[in-house]
Amino acid sequence: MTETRQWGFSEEELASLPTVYRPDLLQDQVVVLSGGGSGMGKAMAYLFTRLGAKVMICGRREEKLAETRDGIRRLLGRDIAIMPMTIRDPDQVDALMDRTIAEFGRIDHVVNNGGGQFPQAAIDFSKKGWNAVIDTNLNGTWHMMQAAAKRWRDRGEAGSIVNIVAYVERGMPQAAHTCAARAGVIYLSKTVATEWAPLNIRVNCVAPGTVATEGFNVYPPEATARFADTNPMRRMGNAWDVAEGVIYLVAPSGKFITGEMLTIDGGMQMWGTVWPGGVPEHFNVV
Ligand SMILES: CCCCC/C=C/C(=O)SCCNC(=O)CCNC(=O)[C@H](O)C(C)(C)COP(=O)(O)OP(=O)(O)OC[C@H]1O[C@@H](n2cnc3c(N)ncnc32)[C@H](O)[C@@H]1OP(=O)(O)O
Ligand SMILES: NC(=O)C1=CN([C@@H]2O[C@H](COP(=O)(O)OP(=O)(O)OC[C@H]3O[C@@H](n4cnc5c(N)ncnc54)[C@H](OP(=O)(O)O)[C@@H]3O)[C@@H](O)[C@H]2O)C=CC1
Repeated sequence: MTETRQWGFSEEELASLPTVYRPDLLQDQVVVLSGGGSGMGKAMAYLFTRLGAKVMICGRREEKLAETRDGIRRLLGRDIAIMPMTIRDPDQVDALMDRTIAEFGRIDHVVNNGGGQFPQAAIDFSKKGWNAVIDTNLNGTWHMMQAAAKRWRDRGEAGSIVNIVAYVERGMPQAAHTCAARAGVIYLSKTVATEWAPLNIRVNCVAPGTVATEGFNVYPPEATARFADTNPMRRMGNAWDVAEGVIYLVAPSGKFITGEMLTIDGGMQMWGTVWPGGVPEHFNVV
């Protein structure tokens, strides 16, 4: 049984958290950002705006997008664009890219952050559940990547893509669907990083570990109670840690980086296991 709990930052915190970056770092750069109505996507919308970028956020639920837009207007005095849509539908993705270009004149960066999954043992996945996770995280991300790259090629413009994935190299029990989708995105990214280098398009991934956001409400309390113990630092990351990592890759600091995966996980790749559905008895050892 899940319940709604408070995770992550308030709008006021996102508007005022210190950042290592200078305020005009991305002046007038245009970014399309999926999942900007909550969690890491909302933090990125604030940080991109604070660094001078023009921001288009998308996601399925308009009220969440509007909350981000209204908070940024109220606290930063800047307007961002919002578009309710699903990344699963390539026609809606095309419309998103075209609307961004119509509104802001071009696109410089695409951050594919929208996505998610639910915790379940793989043996029990329904066809619909499997398809929902693959369609969102693998197909949806691809639709966004291809739609942006075609426009950059056809317009003779450079671009950069950052795909938010997850740390999957040791597998991800109780999340095999997302593990499959994210592994697909990582190797898709490495492949097109080469194909698209002649087009001046860079493609990178960011793999967060356990990062406290409202997205955690899909996990049962007995699982989230252990999330701080999934890495050797024995604490959760936060959305700002990830947002600043994304900026490093899109800004001039990342201009010679492509096909890379930046892992932001407090060391989870060396030690710790997530168990998003709760630890099964067999593995419950001290
Ligand atoms: C995994 C641990 C890694 C470390 C920590 C990671 C943390 C995070 O990633 S936090 C961010 C998490 N945020 C989310 O996951 C939110 C977004 N998630 C979703 O929107 C859903 O989980 C989705 C990806 C499956 C999309 O759902 P929806 O748009 O509703 O998709 P469909 O209507 O096409 O299909 C729903 C279908 O999926 C199955 N299903 C959904 N939830 C569960 C569940 N809790 N248990 C079992 N099965 C589930 C089910 O088959 C649904 O169909 P219906 O039963 O007909 O509704
Ligand atoms: N938090 C963590 O520890 C980790 C998170 N991640 C991944 O990072 C990303 C951000 O997660 P986080 O901020 O924590 O969680 P959230 O659940 O807050 O963010 C996910 C966002 O994706 C959007 N989204 C979901 N499906 C679609 C869709 N079909 N089309 C467009 N937008 C969609 C959601 O908006 P809406 O529902 O309105 O569409 C939501 O804003 C996700 O991909 C997540 O799986 C990876 C590893 C760890």
